[in-house]
Amino acid sequence: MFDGVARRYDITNTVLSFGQDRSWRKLTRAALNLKPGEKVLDLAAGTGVSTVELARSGAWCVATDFSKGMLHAGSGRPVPMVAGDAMALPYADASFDAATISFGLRNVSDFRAGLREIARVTKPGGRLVVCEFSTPVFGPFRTVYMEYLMKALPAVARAVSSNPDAYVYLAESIRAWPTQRQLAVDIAESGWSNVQWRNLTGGVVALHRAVR
Ligand SMILES: C[S@@+](CC[C@H](N)C(=O)[O-])C[C@H]1O[C@@H](n2cnc3c(N)ncnc32)[C@H](O)[C@@H]1O
Repeated sequence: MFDGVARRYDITNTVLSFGQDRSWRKLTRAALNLKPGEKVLDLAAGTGVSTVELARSGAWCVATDFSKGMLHAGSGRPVPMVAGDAMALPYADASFDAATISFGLRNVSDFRAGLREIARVTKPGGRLVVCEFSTPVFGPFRTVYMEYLMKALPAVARAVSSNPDAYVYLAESIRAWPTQRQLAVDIAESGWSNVQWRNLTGGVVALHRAVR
């Protein structure tokens, strides 16, 4: 599926999120509090657009994704790209100072196993930031947003994306995803401590932070 959306993935995101994706990526970088020289895993990095934003910190950031189509679509980007599955990462234990996954954890077939695997490759004391779609907190806004997600978004995707059916999956996977509080519990039960979250755009997106 991701190979099928790769060609127009970045522009489709920007259109469907009304340009909000850029600020979500900046806030993800800020939440990681990266320092120059640190080693950072950007997992499910897709075309590497999230990795390029992280690399602005001066840290060494590697994009990793199991869709070779997505990695290929981002091949001109100035960051290292490695093919790898979140369920069996091609890295040694305690390789990274920090790890992050943006709009990817929801797609990992067993996301709790993915969280445990990220913990394995992160140093003790290392940081995790999960940037993922979530549940808007204000009831009336949540109702409007769900209408947008289930009706308008697939229609817009038909005009913009190279694989519109993938955006029907996107809407359904967001609706089925755990709330902020439940995801915090799942992260804490998967090898991480000090779990906290912050809502962005009223809870359309949540940033969960944790420590290995
Ligand atoms: C919605 S894209 C997000 C890409 C990028 N992080 C961004 O913010 O634009 C989700 C990505 O998760 C990747 N993905 C899903 N399951 C994966 C897995 N088990 N291992 C590695 N990547 C995976 C897909 O290939 C896809 O590129």
